[in-house]
Amino acid sequence: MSDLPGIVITGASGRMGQMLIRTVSDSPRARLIGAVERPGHAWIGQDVGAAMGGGDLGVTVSDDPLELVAGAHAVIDFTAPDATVDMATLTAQARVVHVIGTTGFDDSHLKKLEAAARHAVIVRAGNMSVGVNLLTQLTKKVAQALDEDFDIEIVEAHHNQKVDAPSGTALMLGEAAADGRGVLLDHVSDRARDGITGKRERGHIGFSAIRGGDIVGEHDVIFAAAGERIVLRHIATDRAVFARGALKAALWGQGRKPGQYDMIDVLGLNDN
Ligand SMILES: NC(=O)C1=CN([C@@H]2O[C@H](COP(=O)(O)OP(=O)(O)OC[C@H]3O[C@@H](n4cnc5c(N)ncnc54)[C@H](O)[C@@H]3O)[C@@H](O)[C@H]2O)C=CC1
Ligand SMILES: O=C(O)C1=N[C@H](C(=O)O)C[C@H](O)C1
Repeated sequence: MSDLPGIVITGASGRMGQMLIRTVSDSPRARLIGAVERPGHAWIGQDVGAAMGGGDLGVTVSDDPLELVAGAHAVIDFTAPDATVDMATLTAQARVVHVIGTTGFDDSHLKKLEAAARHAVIVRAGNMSVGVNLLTQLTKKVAQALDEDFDIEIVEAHHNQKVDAPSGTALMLGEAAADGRGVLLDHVSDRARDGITGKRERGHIGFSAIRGGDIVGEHDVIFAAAGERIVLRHIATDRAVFARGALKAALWGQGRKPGQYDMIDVLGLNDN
């Protein structure tokens, strides 16, 4: 039996789930030991590799995570907010690293994750790519350097199956911009414009969401002033960037103190 960290992937049949199954099973640094899907899913009971249309991987898709989590070093979870909060109860009980890529949490979900993080290492980020996490640092720095003569607008584009808006990444970028300005995003966020909205309010941070086709994920942070404009842009063309980040987080989390961490911690991008 290999002593590589054993990883469970939940949401195994999803766009990210399948990418994670490939990434972990191909990795020389970890081994895939479990695949979870929601009860009633057609893949339950099948080998996950075969269900994905390839060869057997020796891991059967289960709808009962309890035992799998107890025997794991980490769970990687790109599912949905309620499912992630339920999983956090199990990872906290088992003291297992929980890597959370899920987006769309509300305050009550976040409170429950905070409670779970008293017992487990949680690494959560709305975007696990190196590029976006670096972009959050750049966004903060540019926002720090410019005054409110520069209007900040965040534009994101995703595929037509995405269920939450603004994207988790857009919110990370908004938080970074607000942080750079020394304000709270909740106090300055403009999320919906429709009809006679009145003029743009100085100092606010605006969000717009495009949904179409198979767009993987694109984010622009626009700093627009009279006569000039700065645009910081990230374009993801392959979900592998998120899966590689998630696996890195699962390995990084081994042996850490319980608590909530993010990809800035994992990537060592902290600037203060
Ligand atoms: N942080 C990041 O870097 C990224 C985050 N995401 C986020 O990850 C989440 C998933 O995205 P996609 O894979 O595109 O969605 P998807 O809809 O393709 O996959 C979600 C999967 O979770 C499964 N699921 C739902 N409830 C479950 C439960 N109780 N137990 C086990 N599995 C369950 C669904 O059946 C589905 O297969 C979204 O919130 C998305 O925004 C996506 C890409 C990157
Ligand atoms: O749902 C997606 O696809 C993505 N979700 C994340 C988000 O909400 O920002 C990350 C990435 O942009 C893809």
